[in-house]
Formats: sequence, structure tokens, C-alpha cells
Amino acid sequence: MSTLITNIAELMTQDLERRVLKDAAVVIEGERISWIGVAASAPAADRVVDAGGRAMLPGWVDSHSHLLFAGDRTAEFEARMAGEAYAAGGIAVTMNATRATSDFDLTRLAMGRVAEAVSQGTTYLETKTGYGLDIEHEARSARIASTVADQVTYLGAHLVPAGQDPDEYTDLVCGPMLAAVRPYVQWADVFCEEGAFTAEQSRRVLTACRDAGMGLRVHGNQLGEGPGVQLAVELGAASVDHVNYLAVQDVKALAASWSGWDPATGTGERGTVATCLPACDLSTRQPLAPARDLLDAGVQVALASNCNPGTSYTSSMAFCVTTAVLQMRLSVHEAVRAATYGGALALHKERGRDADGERAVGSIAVGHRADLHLLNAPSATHLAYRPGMPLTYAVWRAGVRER
Ligand SMILES: N=CN[C@@H](CCC(=O)O)C(=O)O
Ligand SMILES: [Zn+2]
Repeated sequence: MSTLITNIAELMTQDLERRVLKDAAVVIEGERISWIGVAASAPAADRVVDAGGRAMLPGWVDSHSHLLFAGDRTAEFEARMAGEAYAAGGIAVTMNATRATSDFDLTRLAMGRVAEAVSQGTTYLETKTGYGLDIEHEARSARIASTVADQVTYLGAHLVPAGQDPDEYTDLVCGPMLAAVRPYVQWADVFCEEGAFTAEQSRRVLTACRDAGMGLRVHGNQLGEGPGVQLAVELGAASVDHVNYLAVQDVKALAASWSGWDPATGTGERGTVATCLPACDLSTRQPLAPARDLLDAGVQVALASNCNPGTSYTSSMAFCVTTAVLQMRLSVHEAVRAATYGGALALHKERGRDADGERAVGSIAVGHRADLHLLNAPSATHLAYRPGMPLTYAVWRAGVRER
């Protein structure tokens, strides 16, 4: 069964040539995109959808979220808005609520959050463990996460639970806890920050997980300058996330990590993506990450929601794009790219079509996964021009109409 979506006023492909087509059409067959081009030369299809002169983008790729949690941290948020600083310790509040919740309820909560994200145009998402923080509850979170998200990250190294020795807890994260989560996860992450894990502990966790065959990510440089970025680059992490406080050397190291990659062909060795989390920056009153400087230095940038109950209780990628344009000085095209292709790059899902056995997400091209986001607007510029408006009109995820 093929579907022709025609009368698309603007098709922002985010493909390697960064094409933006006017008066365009797309054909979907099963889960894949089988044709894109000018509407006047579109082939016939079994079914036709009239996009009504609206703009189409790839579905959002949310490469950083924490959806496996219970409870709520409104009081902490209120205190922050009254002037308190964010500190990692709040994670324990969510850990207690999450541990006390049944499998059924935790699954239901996570599924609801995924549905909320998809209804706003997110078609591919990563989520993390990190609110279990013992073997049983980290393994449970990983297992449930693997049933609701496209990719799962192990974040046993989120916080040292109260009363535990940091080095002994790190041993647990590198040993039996890792073994328990391993069947369910592709990635490992560590919160490398004052009040969470030191550089040395972070290195131990990342090395153990790399040896277990997992890809790496780092929460780094969120609350101050620190070792997170350098560690991420040194260990070849796919992304370092937050990046609010960067020294000149950090930006240089990130840029250098991309020297073996060709942006025109998308081939070569990927470097470390700098993932900016603007909703979190606003909610924690941190300076917005320097996405403009990173792009200008040649770093590949992603935008993600960081949806979690402590620092960023939103899955709205549109909000992140709007903020990136209005306050971080990205163009609309750059911001949408970071929230689609950039996220795919951070998850190593930007390559692959038909014969490859992997189907790329985050861009609209023949053979890629049919993840499409139709806006109720004639151009993507409206995402910034009409901030806060509900602009998602239709969503296809792997070829299935979700909204
Ligand atoms: N920074 C570390 N982890 C989360 C926040 C976790 C929490 O406070 O619950 C983040 O990405 O912001
Ligand atoms: Zn996070």
C-alpha cells in the first residue's frame, strides 16, 4: 500500500544536501519513504493525502529523555523559581517515588509520556534509566524502557544513593548492575558533575560499559566547567549533553572530534555531538548552552527535550527549536536540523536505507524511515514566528499515521 502526500508548500528534508523543496510531495510505502520531489511530477499511489499547502519536516528525534519515573517535583521547581539553585540531590526524591511504583504503573506512565511526545511530532526517541539506582530497579527500568522507547541508555551513574560509599556504588554500577541491565540497553551515560560522579568514577563506568559493547554518552558541563566534555571526547562518546559551561579547549576538542567525518556525504568517523537542552537550561536558570559558537566552530549539535521531573518537565521539541531560534541565535533551518538530523547523529541512526538493514531517521530521503511531521503552517519559520502555538497537524511514524 503506497500513500502520496501532496500539496506540501515547503518540504524541509534535512538531507545531506539540506534541500528545502517548494510545492513538493512525498510517497510512503510501508515503513519507508519511496519518493520525494516536486508535486507536479509525483507518481500515482494507492492513496492520496492533501497536505493543504502546509510545511513538512522530518519527525523530531529526541535523543535525550528520562521517561521512567514516578512522582513530581513541583515544590523543588517552585523553590528554584524563588531563587534556589538546582542540585543533583533532587534525583533521590524521584528515585524513592519510582521504586515505590508498580511495574504496571511505571509502564503506563512511560507509555503516556511517549504518546504525549509523539502527538507533538516526535517520531524517534531515546530514554534513560537512572531513577532506580539499585540492581533490581535499574534492571526493571531498563526492561520497561526497552518496550516503550526506540533506544535505551543505562544511567546507573546518575547519583550515589544516600548512605552508600561512592566508590563502592561505582563498583556496583560497573559490575552486577551493568550485567543486569545489559540485555535491554544500547548506551551508557554518566552524570559527571560536582555532587554526582567525579571524572575518575565516570571514567570507570564508561570504560566498563564500553568493554561490555555499549556506546557512550555523558551528562557534562551542566552546572559549571568540568571534565565531562574532555572525557566524552577522549572516550569517543556519541554525545555530551548539557554543555552549558564550556572552556575554549572544550569547544576545540569537540570540533576536533569531527575532523574525520565528511558532512557532505555523512561518511567517515563520527565525533561527539554536543546536545543542547534549552528547556532544561530555562527551568534550572542556567545560561543557555552556546549552540551558536559550537556550530560556528564546526561541532555537530543536537537539540533534545531532556524530559524529566527535575530539570525539564516537557517533551516539547518544538519549544526547544523555538528557544534555539529566539534565544540561542540559530536559524530555523539549523534549529530544526539539530532537532532531527542532529538527534539521529547523536543516536547513530542518521545512516542507512533499504539494503543496509538499518533505516535512517531524522531526514527525509528515499529509503529512510517514513517519520514525517506536517505543521499547521506554510513554513517551518512559523515554529519561531508563532511561539507556543500547537503547530503539529499530522505525524507519520515508520509510515503509520499517528495523528
Ligand atoms: N543532570 C542530570 N540528570 C537530569 C536531571 C535529573 C533530575 O534532577 O531528576 C538532567 O539531565 O537534567
Ligand atoms: Zn538528562
